[in-house]
Amino acid sequence: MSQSLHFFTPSSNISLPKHHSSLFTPSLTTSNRPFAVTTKQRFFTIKSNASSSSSDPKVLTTDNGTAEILSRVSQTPASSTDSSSIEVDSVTEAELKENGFRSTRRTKLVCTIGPATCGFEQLEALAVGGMNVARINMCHGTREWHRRVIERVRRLNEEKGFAVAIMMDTEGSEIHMGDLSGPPSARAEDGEIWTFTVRAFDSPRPERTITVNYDGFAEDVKVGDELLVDGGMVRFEVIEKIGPDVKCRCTDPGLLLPRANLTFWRDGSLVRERNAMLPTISPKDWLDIDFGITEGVDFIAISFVKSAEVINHLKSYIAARSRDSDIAVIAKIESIDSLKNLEEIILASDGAMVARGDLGAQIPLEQVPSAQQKIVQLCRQLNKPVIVASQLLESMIEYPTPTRAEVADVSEAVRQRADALMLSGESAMGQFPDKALTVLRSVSLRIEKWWREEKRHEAMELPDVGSSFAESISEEICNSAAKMANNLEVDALFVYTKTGHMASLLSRCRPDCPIFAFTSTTSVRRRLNLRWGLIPFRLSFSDDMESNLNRTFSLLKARGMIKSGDLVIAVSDVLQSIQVMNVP
Ligand SMILES: Nc1ncnc2c1ncn2[C@@H]1O[C@H](COP(=O)(O)OP(=O)(O)O)[C@@H](O)[C@H]1O
Ligand SMILES: C=C(OP(=O)(O)O)C(=O)O
Ligand SMILES: [K+]
Ligand SMILES: [Mg+2]
Repeated sequence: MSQSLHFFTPSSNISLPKHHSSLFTPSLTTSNRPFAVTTKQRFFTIKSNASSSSSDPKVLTTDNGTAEILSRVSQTPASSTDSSSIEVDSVTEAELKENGFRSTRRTKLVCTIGPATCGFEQLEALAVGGMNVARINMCHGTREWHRRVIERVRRLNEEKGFAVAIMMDTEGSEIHMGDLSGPPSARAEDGEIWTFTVRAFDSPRPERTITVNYDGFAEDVKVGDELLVDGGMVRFEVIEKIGPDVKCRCTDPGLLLPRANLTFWRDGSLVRERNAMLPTISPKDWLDIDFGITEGVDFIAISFVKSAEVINHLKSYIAARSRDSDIAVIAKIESIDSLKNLEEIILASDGAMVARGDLGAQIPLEQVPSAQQKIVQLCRQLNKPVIVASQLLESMIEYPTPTRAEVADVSEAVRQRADALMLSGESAMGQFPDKALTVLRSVSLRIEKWWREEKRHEAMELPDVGSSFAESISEEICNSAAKMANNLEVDALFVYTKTGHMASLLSRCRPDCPIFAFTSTTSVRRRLNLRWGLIPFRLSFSDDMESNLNRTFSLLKARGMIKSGDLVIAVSDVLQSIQVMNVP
């Protein structure tokens, strides 16, 4: 049984919604022969027998010496991928099979990769643990190191059937300390005198000397200024300036970590002066961005965004250089200026990050929670994905169990329906990266379930974000479909989407059921990884929704991911339609 609503665009013949009770016929079309799994174990691609001639398995040897059979699909770019196959990441598939639709996690997880997690097996453990996006922070590590991490993530995806996206995060022009020559960290004690200097050292530097990356530093600070390391984890008072050297007395002791951020305060206010004149994207950042474009990363996160202008500039730069111009630009909200120009920045970007680490160094800490809530809400209204980042599970850098307060913080971000949560030091250099990821995963699942059980749908006003009539129709379709899905308690929403836009509109509604997003390109699929509640599949589909649905049902049933009788609502940006049906 199926019922469908169609909305025809563009301008001509806007007709009232029609009911087609027979659009969907449960019988399989001739193209849907019985299916055979042509790949082994972890790589989950299914093809119909009809096309088996083009899918001779290829044997590859992996790191640990086990032979895995990969279909040619995994070796070829999306455009030439066999049209009769469907791809979904192996973790989601296992989760769906084991626990059904309701149990899938809606909140996405981003892990910063660092020395603790850069090996192939460590990356695999994170992928198995639910990492949706791997972040590399260009503040740290060498070009070669970044390249190797990207290569390993790509290899994991190909060989093991994951769909982990890659986010590159720029260093930005902020002032920070240099590397500590030798030790991984240094402790500053109360009353000690330390020298902050813009001099470069060839030979070992004198004791208690810290290099600073910003040439204007010694000129800009004044005697009496307060110097905050990492937003106040350690504090100093400037007592004397001698040429390039700034002598400071430690007033709040603590651990100095390499490349820690520095801010200075005068009479209780953040000094921004020349620092504020530095470009958001530094010359080094542009080189990193070129590297990211060449490597085909999925997201570029821009540190210390001040206005929409820089985002627009970067987006046209990417569009001119990248083949499909499909790298999403994420604005990091971590400065006073970014809060001032919040709406224009979010509108210009493809997503935002609540970068609480630096944000908490620029505004009073007690203002961070309300800023977070505001950013998360605004992103949802404007249909941009949002990541809540920094110190979610900070104590797990050292300890295997989080504090109760950290669990409450994670819960709050999940309750706010942020698209994604991010681990920084916990996964980059902590002692328990997998455990930290497990905490994010289990807290997300529990809070999401609790929220659904309590039926606490907060009625968020979702403004029209489209600029054309056709886009408004898509929005209305998605809003209605999501509402119907909640009211009818359907098992899943299906969306067929070329650019991912229609899928994002469904995600924006934060419906009770999971959203299966079918898209024909691998890069769109990877980018949808950051969106709340979306399960992205790669599938070639046609303009004929009836055959798309038939084929999807067959493919998913053959994999045990849906079963006869499941109630599904399907929408598509091909036909601008809503269909309600039971899986035949
Ligand atoms: N590529 C890397 N190489 C070495 N250490 C790293 C790397 N990435 C992250 N780290 C470590 O993890 C910590 C937390 O990461 P992150 O929050 O991304 O950076 P930051 O502390 O500079 O804002 C860093 O301070 C650094 O010690
Ligand atoms: C995520 C952040 O940025 P970074 O780790 O690059 O400083 C932050 O400041 O919270
Ligand atoms: K950064
Ligand atoms: Mg930051």
